[in-house]
Amino acid sequence: MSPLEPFGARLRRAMDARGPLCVGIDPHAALLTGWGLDDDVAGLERFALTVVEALGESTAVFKPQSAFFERFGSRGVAVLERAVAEARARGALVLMDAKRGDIGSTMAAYAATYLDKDSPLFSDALTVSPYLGFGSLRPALDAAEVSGAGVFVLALTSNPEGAEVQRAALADGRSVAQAVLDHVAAENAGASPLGSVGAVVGATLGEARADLAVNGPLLAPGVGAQGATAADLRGVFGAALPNVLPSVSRDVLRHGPDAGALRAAAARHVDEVRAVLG
Ligand SMILES: O=C(O)c1cc(=O)[nH]c(=O)n1[C@@H]1O[C@H](COP(=O)(O)O)[C@@H](O)[C@H]1O
Repeated sequence: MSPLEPFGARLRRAMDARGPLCVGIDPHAALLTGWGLDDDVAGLERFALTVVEALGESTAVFKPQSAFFERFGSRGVAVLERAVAEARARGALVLMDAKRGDIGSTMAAYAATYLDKDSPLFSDALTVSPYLGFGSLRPALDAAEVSGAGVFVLALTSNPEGAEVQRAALADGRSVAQAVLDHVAAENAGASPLGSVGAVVGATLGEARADLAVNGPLLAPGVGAQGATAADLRGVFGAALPNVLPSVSRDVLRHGPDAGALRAAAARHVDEVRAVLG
């Protein structure tokens, strides 16, 4: 299959056309129950497809959280495959949130799973963890480039426990997270309009205390259920704001199953982010 246009270009266009928002598809048991669904594979399928059908033509990016599908075993993964295909068929980009990271030779198998265009779980982008060393991600970075896909590298995560590792100082004085961000920037050098290697930086951080000029997208989870608001984005991202893709899961999903209510919730988030971008 022929490669896609580079992910960074596709993402920039999607954010311009549909608004800077990633909607997470996180089928928590409590959300299934709240929607009047059973916490089983049929409920999972109804939930995921309802989100995709309601928002697939208006949302730039969906981020299915793989664990919520994997918990139902192979039938859950089959639902995930279907949700990915339905989302992509509606013109949305799919960022698979699987946070993969392993030694390079195993990373190649993860790359074959998510970033090879012939794989049933092929996604436009994948979240990866660099904490086995940034170089261990090379097979994913290479596979993404071949396919026209993207990779989002965890840098400064939204959870308070992340700082213990990510703020640790290296011998050269940089934080571990800054070293990750510098690697991301090197991958994106010269790319236009936007590199295809993103970084994950939580919207909950207050301030980033890091150089975020990575010439790639900055996924910002933490808006909504984790307490951050669109108004917090300026303080965290500053001059990097135009490259920020805020990600919201529960604070959109809790408005379902009504399609209109889901659309209104997502549109509210887009409006709030656009107001911050000015
Ligand atoms: O990579 C992620 O998506 C991610 C990184 C991070 O630092 N924090 C974070 O919350 N996430 C994910 O973003 C989603 C947040 O969900 P809500 O808090 O419901 O919006 C979950 O799927 C998390 O796994």
